[in-house]
Order: sequence, then C-alpha cells, then structure tokens
Amino acid sequence: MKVGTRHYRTIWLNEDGWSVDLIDQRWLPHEFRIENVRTVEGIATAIRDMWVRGAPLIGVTAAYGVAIRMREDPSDAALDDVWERLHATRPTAINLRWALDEMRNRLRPLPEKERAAAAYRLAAEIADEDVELNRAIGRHGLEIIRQIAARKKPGEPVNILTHCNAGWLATVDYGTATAPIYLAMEENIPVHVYVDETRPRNQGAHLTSWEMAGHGVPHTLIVDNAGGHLMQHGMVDMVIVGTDRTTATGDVCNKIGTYLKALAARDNGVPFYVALPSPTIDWTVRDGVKEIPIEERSADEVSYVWGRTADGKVTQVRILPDATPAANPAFDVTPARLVTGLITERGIAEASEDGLLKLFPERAKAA
Ligand SMILES: CSC[C@H]1O[C@H](OP(=O)(O)O)[C@H](O)[C@@H]1O
Repeated sequence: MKVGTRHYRTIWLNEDGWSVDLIDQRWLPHEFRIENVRTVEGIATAIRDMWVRGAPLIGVTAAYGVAIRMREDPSDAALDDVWERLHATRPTAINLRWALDEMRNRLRPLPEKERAAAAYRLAAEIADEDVELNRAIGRHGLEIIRQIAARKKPGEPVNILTHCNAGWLATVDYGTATAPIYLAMEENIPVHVYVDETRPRNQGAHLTSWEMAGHGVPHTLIVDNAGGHLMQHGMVDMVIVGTDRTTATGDVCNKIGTYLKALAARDNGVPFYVALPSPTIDWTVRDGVKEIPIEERSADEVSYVWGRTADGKVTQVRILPDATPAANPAFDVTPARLVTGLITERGIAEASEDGLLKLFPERAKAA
C-alpha cells in the first residue's frame, strides 16, 4: 500500500537478490523502519519478536527464511532443520506451517543445485499469491458493505468494527479484514471504522489506526471494552476481523478478545464476519477450542506499554506494580456458531464444514 508517495509491501527481496527487506512493525506508528534480514536466525527473530506479524505475513517471511537457508546449504538436512527452527517461532498461525510445508514439499524432489533458485521463486510466488487472495477477499467482502450501505440514509457511513490488525501490515499487501474497506473507499461508499486498540500489543492502536489514517479512512480508536456498548446503541453495522487459524468446521482463532466481540455482536444482532485466505484454514482440525495451540507471550507485553515521549523518544513504561504478575494468552477461539460468514477468496462461506466444502470441494475427505 502507499506510504506517503511510495508503494510498499510489508516484505520484499533486497536488490542484492537474496536477503530480505521488511517493515519492522514494532516501531509503528511513530517510526517507519525497514530492516534487512540476511540469516535464518534473523528471520526467526523477526517472526518471534513480531517485527513482522499477521498469519499470512508470518508464512511469507518463513518462506523467504527457507530460501535464505537453501542458498547457504541446499541439503535435505538443512531443509528439515530450517523447517523446525522457523516452525518453532510462533505456534498459532497455521500459515507458518502451511508455508514451510509448501516450501519443503516443492523443494525436496529437486536436485540440491536447483533448490536455492527454486526456493526464491516459490517464496515470491507465495507472496504474490497472498496479494491476489486478499484482493479477491476484498471483492467478496465489498458486497456485504454495499448491501448495508443500501439500507443507510444517503451519506450515512457504514460503521465497521475491527479487532487487532488484519490489514495490509498483517499480509504482503491489502490485508484481509481491511481489503473490503479499502475497496469501499475506492467506490466512494461512506464507511467509518471503529478500531479496537487491542491490548496488550495494541496492534489496533499502533497499526490499524496508522493504516486507516494513511489511507484517509474515517476511523475512531476505541478501547477494547467499548465495542459491546457501541453495539447495544446501534452504532456498529458489522464486525470484520482476520484469523490466524480457522478449523474445517468454521471455528475461528484470532487475537485475544475476538471471542468477546463475537458474543456482543450475537447478543445485539450485529453481523460478525471473518476474512481469510484459504491457507489460513487448518483442514486437519475440527474443534478450535480443544485443538488450536494458543500462544502464551511474555508477561512484559502486558506489564509495559510502548509509546512516544514528549521529546519524541519511542520507549516503554511499566504500568503494573513490580510485584504484580501478568498472564498473556495471545489468541482465543470464536466458535463457528457465532460467525455470520467466512469471507474467502472464493466467496462467502457459512461457518461450517458444509459451508467451507461448498467453496473448497477438493477438500472433501474421500468417502
Ligand atoms: C490476517 S492475519 C491477522 C491476525 O494476526 C494477528 O495476530 P499477531 O498480530 O499476533 O500476529 C491478529 O490475530 C490478526 O487478526
């Protein structure tokens, strides 16, 4: 997406043809920093410490990590080792395993001397495919916004609430939950976005707000606990979020707090949509609450907040008593029964096994 006068993706191949440049999102919205990553350990750090984050982007970053490793050592042992090292970085987003499997399965049959070049080609393919999947999600999601807009008074905006960041910063470009919003803006459909700040990492306050402001999307930052109140007062027309892993039955794992938004939406008759590219569907899992591993991140992410001081320094300050421990589950699971629809690149599916198989019949298990 455009940042100032330049078009950026979140990650791209450096001009040296082998290392990777990426936006280090930890410093947004206060500083726009680009880092050059040259090693597998550097890729692992970027994922684990959330320089890059968001399920699709995590997958693409790992794919480039495999390419960097193949350039160093194209052996089977190195291919297995890099799969293990990068898979261990974060447990919840299925796109990480999906991308690593794609890379290993496509590289394994090749002669070692062909693997490095093939790995870079495949990583670029996965990155480009992510952009196209997100554009398709945008087109399908736009239809929902159009239908709501048709019921509003002329000029009255469609009020959309989103949680965390499932924007272009969570993908290679366009985003998933934000793709329909960007397309609505291009079509001059009046929209307004309530952005959940999304404690503790504040992806909404730091990242989604930055995206919305950067693209002139009318938006209002709200604390995470305000969404239910706004829905009770008819101030939200729809909720749209991303996901890190959706099961074959339509259970949706996403940033912590999503489940509570879905409960409030159901209680107030507000449609609750999830935008996802198909690599985010884990077809091997059926019960999200029981089976999806929920990442437990450092308590420091709860105990400290990042911000910019009056003299422009970006730093963190502690907000808890020294003696107070903190828990930090990073995701939760919204049961399919609370999901109005799954917006995929192939259309909008009912949040159920049948609904997903109607769009992805090739996934039906052999009878
Ligand atoms: C389009 S995936 C976005 C998804 O990823 C975020 O998690 P994190 O920032 O910890 O990687 C969040 O769950 C978003 O909905």
